[in-house]
Amino acid sequence: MRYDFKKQLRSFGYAWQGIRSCVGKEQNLSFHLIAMTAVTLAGFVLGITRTEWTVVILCFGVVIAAELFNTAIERLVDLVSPERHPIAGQVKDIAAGAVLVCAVAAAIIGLIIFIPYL
Ligand SMILES: Nc1ncnc2c1ncn2[C@@H]1O[C@H](COP(=O)(O)OP(=O)(O)OP(=O)(O)O)[C@@H](O)[C@H]1O
Repeated sequence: MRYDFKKQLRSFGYAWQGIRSCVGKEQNLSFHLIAMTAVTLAGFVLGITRTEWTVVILCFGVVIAAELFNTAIERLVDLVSPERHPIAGQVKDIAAGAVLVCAVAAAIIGLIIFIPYL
């Protein structure tokens, strides 16, 4: 198969559209973005190391990706099961649980990195 650069660019465009369709509409995503802005500012003010930035950025990526997966699952559930169903509810709750696990882990890592500076 030949590598199609234009198709690749289009795929990035669709991915970007997917992200934009969530920003400002998902309350949890907005919360994470605000928290990340605060952590980034704190990182600059406190002068965390390059290795610490690497870990912080990895945490940002994991939490945002988890939130996007969760939103995609929520929307898919709403599409296939607009009526209430216990399994539909469980699917949403499990996906939300996965985000919570990532967010709590990121928060603990943040405390481990930032507390020594304070
Ligand atoms: N189709 C469904 N069947 C059963 N339970 C559901 C369903 N959709 C949502 N739930 C339950 O409600 C919780 C909140 O879901 P969600 O955030 O999608 O809001 P909602 O109840 O669908 O209402 P809204 O979309 O108006 O906020 C889910 O975590 C789940 O426990």
